[in-house]
Amino acid sequence: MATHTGGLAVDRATVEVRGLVRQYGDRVVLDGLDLSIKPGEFVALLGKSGSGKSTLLRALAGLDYDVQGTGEFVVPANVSVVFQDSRLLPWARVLDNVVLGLRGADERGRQSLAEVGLAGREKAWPNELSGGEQQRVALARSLVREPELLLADEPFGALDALTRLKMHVLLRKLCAAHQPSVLLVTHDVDESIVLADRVIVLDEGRIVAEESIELSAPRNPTDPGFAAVRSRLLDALGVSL
Ligand SMILES: Nc1ncnc2c1ncn2[C@@H]1O[C@H](COP(=O)(O)OP(=O)(O)OP(=O)(O)O)[C@@H](O)[C@H]1O
Repeated sequence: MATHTGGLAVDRATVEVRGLVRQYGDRVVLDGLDLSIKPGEFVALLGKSGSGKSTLLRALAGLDYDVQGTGEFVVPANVSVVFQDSRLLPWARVLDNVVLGLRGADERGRQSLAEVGLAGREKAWPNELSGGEQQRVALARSLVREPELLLADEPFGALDALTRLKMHVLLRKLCAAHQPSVLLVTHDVDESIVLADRVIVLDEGRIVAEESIELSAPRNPTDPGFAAVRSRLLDALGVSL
């Protein structure tokens, strides 16, 4: 039932999914899920372990042919995915990783590397880069394709706290420049509030809470407004402090 469509009109949602179902045997992992993402909107997805976040992301990425449903399934053709590990090819230099499969795109690849702060590292091998730098390359590889939809599955989950904060600043900058729609899976509630326009909480394959984040930038975790949103999201996640 997956209908991947390209060239969506501006007033249409980038993602429009209704009644999405995914089962593994008897286990219902996505339970008639509805989700819309507007053009340029940044949505963060929280949920406890096993709630179906990665399953949803894989479905939207077109990596799962066994999703079912009776409703609508509209996802753009031009989707990029970033995972927790950079998944760079170890035998290809950094620039070649970025432009892999794109003919004549070296100049664009260099620009993307400069955008993520890696100008001059084009000829490095992936194993010569730190974890944070490798994730920067993964972001450059996604953005050089100018995706309509960027799907990110805990992209900063393996990074140290300081590098993660720097990556937040970078991702905000890249999103402002390229304006993809984004779905970011994260376990980090503060990360979701810092980055997203809207945070949704998944539980047992359904969206059980949603927060539009109206806080002005830069978003500061010590602000009372930030703390109030955090507290509501933690409630929705079943965490009481
Ligand atoms: N290939 C599979 N076969 C059987 N069950 C699976 C398979 N993939 C996922 N599941 C089950 O589906 C449920 C949802 O998995 P999913 O990876 O989407 O959760 P998640 O919310 O991303 O979890 P986490 O935060 O731990 O990464 C889990 O209970 C998992 O065991």
